[in-house]
Amino acid sequence: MDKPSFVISPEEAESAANQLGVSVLQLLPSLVNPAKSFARPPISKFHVGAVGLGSSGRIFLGVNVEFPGLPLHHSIHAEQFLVTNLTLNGERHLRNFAVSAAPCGHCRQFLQEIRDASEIRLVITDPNATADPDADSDGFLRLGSILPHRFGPEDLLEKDFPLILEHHDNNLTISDLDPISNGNTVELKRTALAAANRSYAPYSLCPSGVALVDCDGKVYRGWYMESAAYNPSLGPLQAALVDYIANEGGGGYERIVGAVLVEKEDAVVRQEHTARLLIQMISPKCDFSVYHCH
Ligand SMILES: O=c1ccn([C@H]2C[C@H](O)[C@@H](CO)O2)c(=O)[nH]1
Ligand SMILES: [Zn+2]
Repeated sequence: MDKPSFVISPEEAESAANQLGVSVLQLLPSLVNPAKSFARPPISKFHVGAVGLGSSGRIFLGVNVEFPGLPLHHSIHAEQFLVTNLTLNGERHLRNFAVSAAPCGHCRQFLQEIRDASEIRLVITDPNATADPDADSDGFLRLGSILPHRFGPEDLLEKDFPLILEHHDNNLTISDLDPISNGNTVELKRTALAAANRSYAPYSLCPSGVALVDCDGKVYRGWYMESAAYNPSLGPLQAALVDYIANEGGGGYERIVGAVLVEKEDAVVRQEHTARLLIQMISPKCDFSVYHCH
């Protein structure tokens, strides 16, 4: 894999599996090492790769991302990157994934936002990982076996509430989405609003979205995603950075020249200050603006 490709089509997946004489499921562990090479961990130097198979037959990659100069909780874990990559591409389910190291407690918790999370199967490719007596014959484990007695969405939400990979429309609008102002800003505003409308914020009811533009004029977007346990939640700027890392082609963050955040004016959970801190640290010259929606 030369050029970073964070989404692999069902056809590409089939043909790669055929070439290796394995099933698409068995292909997942073989993609973990190439995925690891796209990680951005300047603090730990510890590369993590996660490779998931979606219900559409597409394969999605996730990597860990760290931000020097900021507290560690701003980091994106490979499993969170994977879930973000799934949502940004409208994938409705994850049933299997391979990961280079055992998922931490925070990631096991974040994955609970996926419907039937306990049934998701994973394989840990680290050769030092201890063989698990609960694993299936193909080496995959159920998430429920490594996170029993889970706390999750059903502790706080109605049973049929749409979960993280399911369809949401938050019906947010901006009153002054003014076509007279500068074209680039309007496009970023619209993109950030559309992202906020797909945000998964069932616990705070404070959805938000971010749009980014790079120096070539290419636009990226991401939305806030919450965890029932609060702390594993992923901010909208982190989610937009997942889109940037997956689709820009490997460039640095200083190529991001504009960022727009859309959130509710009276939000109990606000992203503005945290997002400004992060964008200023990674791309000091980036223009950052905030618009409020209803
Ligand atoms: O489940 C895990 C555990 C750790 N990491 C990353 C976070 C940080 O970048 C590095 C060291 O903890 O590994 C993950 O991506 N997933
Ligand atoms: Zn983790």
